[in-house]
Amino acid sequence: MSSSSSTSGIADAAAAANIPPPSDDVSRHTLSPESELRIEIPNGVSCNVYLRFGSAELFGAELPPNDRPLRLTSTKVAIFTWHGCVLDVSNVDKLDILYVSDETDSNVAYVNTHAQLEAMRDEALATMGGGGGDNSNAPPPLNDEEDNGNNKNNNNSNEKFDAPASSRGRGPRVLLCGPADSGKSSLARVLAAYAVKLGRTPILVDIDASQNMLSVPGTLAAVSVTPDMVTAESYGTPSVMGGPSGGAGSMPLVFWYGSQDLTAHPDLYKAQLSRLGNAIDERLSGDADANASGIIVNTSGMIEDAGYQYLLHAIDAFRINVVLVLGHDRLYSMLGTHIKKTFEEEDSSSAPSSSKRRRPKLIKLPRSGGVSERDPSFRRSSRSRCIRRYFYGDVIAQQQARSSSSATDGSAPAASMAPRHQFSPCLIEASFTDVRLHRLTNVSLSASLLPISAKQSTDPIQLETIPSSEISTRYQHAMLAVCHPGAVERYEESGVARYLYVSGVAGFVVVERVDADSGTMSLLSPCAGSLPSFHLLVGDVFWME
Ligand SMILES: Nc1ncnc2c1ncn2[C@@H]1O[C@H](COP(=O)(O)OP(=O)(O)OP(=O)(O)O)[C@@H](O)[C@H]1O
Repeated sequence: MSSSSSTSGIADAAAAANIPPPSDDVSRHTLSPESELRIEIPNGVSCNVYLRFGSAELFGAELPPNDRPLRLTSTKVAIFTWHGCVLDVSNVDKLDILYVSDETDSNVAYVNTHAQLEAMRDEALATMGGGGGDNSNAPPPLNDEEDNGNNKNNNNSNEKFDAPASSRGRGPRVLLCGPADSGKSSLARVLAAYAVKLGRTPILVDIDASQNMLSVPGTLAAVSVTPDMVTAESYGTPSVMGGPSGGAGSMPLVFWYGSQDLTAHPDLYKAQLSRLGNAIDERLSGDADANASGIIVNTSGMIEDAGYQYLLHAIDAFRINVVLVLGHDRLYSMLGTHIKKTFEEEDSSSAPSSSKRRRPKLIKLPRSGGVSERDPSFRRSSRSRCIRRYFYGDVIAQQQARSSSSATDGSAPAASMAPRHQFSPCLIEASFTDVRLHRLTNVSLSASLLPISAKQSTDPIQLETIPSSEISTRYQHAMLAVCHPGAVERYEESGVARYLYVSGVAGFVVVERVDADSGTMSLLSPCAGSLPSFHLLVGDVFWME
């Protein structure tokens, strides 16, 4: 069937469904099967997309039905249809780009990849004896509890990983890599969405600290994907999750790297990758279905030098068994050579075969023609919106009772819909002496700068506690990570800094104001009440409304 004849087929079917004509400021698009509408919305502009007929998806998430428009703001997306659809788009005069493309071979390649991952999931369950495994004990949450300090991978970022003795029953552990703007995050969303639609619960991991789709910039994060996360509304934003708990059923595990620059703290970055990998192993070890569902790791666009080394480290840290390379032959070739060499050496070693790792599959995928480059100012504003969404959530319509005085016709008060933010952030006043601001550094510090209880160690990452006399307006607008009370307790007992830097954080605050005269600071917090702890990790991420 040619594209135009299939388009007319959809148009005929849509006409038979009696769709009302579009209003003046709306453009209508009839999409043939396996085509997509690409939309680029500039900063500060929004549009509504209405699905008038058929079905369509945004990075794998189903579009809401006709009566509920999908609102998109300052973003670049593609709305794809497998079977054809009719879409109405509002505010078209303000959009940068809006066109339909049937060059969607990459989408077909992505769904084929998903099918291969599904086969691995089925195989993993079958290996465990027909599925289900022993789930009699509730699976442990995705958390960062230390394993009594015996885990060799926790601390030293330079050590080499060993895979667990057996990979029996292990589902796909996918790593997506490629240059910046090659479509990695979009594909990660697609693969997670398709898996969730089939009842899987993959863990989505984002190790791109420059712009993390699961948390604020400056973080590494992982979350067990639940159906409520996979909506066109959240998939149409730069961060899939919003708010302190992600706004979804499942709590993300978030590490504070503290910078958008991945070259700033290589040891810290690698240590956090290692710990995240171990935390995920612990989470999956008690849950056969989750283990079979596997993990999907999105990486940064850094693929040269340190970036390449990070990819190799991530492959080890997350026991990756599938590497997807998007649109970059050279990276594909380099990884192929590395994997071949490493695993040939391992295969020929005298280690018992049960302790040998499985060679990861390396798959090259095309970059979608729709993926567009984001210039630095677009990226900056995306990052800022992620942070804003963390504190304020999305704008939602809330039912409001109309007061009786406003009902001029004497009828009973009726309800009206008023837009409001999902969360109500508040300001917390703290004195300089109440807070403990810690800065992570690569440099080995003199003992005088360390907390009294801290032991100077050979750890390449050190924690510097900023004396209250040095707190100044330079911290105004700084984003701070709030340490978990449990991590603080372990740190204070042991003086070991890694209890703070390789622990999931409780959340984030932003320093709204520093008043050096009164020795106080105002912290913007996403929710009312005191903070879980006043041990706060400083980085170099700043945010101003
Ligand atoms: N088919 C498509 N049509 C239009 N826009 C798309 C399409 N696929 C992805 N995009 C958009 O292109 C931009 C880049 O895609 P994406 O974020 O997935 O790339 P990335 O490789 O993860 O980038 P980076 O590593 O730099 O974060 C995003 O704004 C994304 O929404």
